[in-house]
Amino acid sequence: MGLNKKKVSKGLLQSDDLYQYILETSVYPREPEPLKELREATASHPGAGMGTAPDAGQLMTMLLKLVDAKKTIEVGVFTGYSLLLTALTIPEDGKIVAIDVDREPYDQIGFPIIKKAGVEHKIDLIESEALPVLDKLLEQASIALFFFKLQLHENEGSFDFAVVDADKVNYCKYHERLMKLLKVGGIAVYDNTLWGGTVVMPIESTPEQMKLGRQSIMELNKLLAADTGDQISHAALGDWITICRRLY
Ligand SMILES: C[S@@+](CC[C@H](N)C(=O)[O-])C[C@H]1O[C@@H](n2cnc3c(N)ncnc32)[C@H](O)[C@@H]1O
Ligand SMILES: O=c1cc(-c2ccc(O)cc2)oc2c(O)c(O)ccc12
Repeated sequence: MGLNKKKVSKGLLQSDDLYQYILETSVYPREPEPLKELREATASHPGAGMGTAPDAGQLMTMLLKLVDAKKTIEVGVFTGYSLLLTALTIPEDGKIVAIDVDREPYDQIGFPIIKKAGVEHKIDLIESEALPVLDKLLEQASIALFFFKLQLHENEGSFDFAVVDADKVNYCKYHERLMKLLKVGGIAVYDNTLWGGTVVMPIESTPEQMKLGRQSIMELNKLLAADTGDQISHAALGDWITICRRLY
């Protein structure tokens, strides 16, 4: 089949059966109960397809453990699958800055399950466009003490982990901010980095609603490949993720 005749699909594996096999054999049996409940509750939401894929979630959990994450950022919450897995993984005194322009799916579906799991105290959910929040986090805090000004860089280089799963058009801008907010050795995970396979489709056969995202994700992939300040790896999970580790 020629590239221009391929249909857009979320799972980019050889077959849906193979994907189902991975989920049923290795992912669902090990999924914590609150995450399973959240995934099942999300299934009836009209935007269910946007939820983080559980196989990608399994890798995120491992990465969080590997970097011993305590302070994290979540860009794009929806009902909160990746948020909850983060909250379940980081320590009791860990903190997550979670940002979404629309907190309704979180309030209605995610929050009751997150509260029942006893991890809501780790989450600071901010209903906003993500970019101004990231910029605010990066702003220098300063305290004036008589004639002296004490400069504090509270957030720069202080986060261990970030998940980016929101508006694709801003991914490059999120990357620029996150590489300052993350510690050296910190990890950012970008979701949808092949954008349903559209990155290799001719523009004419890309569905209209995916065109802007396609262009932005292609720019992100170029930016990540050229950035010597980080190490990257693509992982064929969900709609494809790219793991990015700050090197210096
Ligand atoms: C793919 S969903 C996130 C899925 C989520 N990570 C999960 O685990 O289910 C994308 C979310 O990004 C949010 N969003 C879109 N544009 C945004 C922006 N500019 N700033 C913050 N959030 C945004 C949407 O409201 C939506 O909830
Ligand atoms: O179908 C989608 C759509 C989005 C999406 C579109 C526009 C925005 O401003 C934010 C998100 O994100 C998705 C996603 O992250 C995914 O894994 C699957 C499908 C979609």
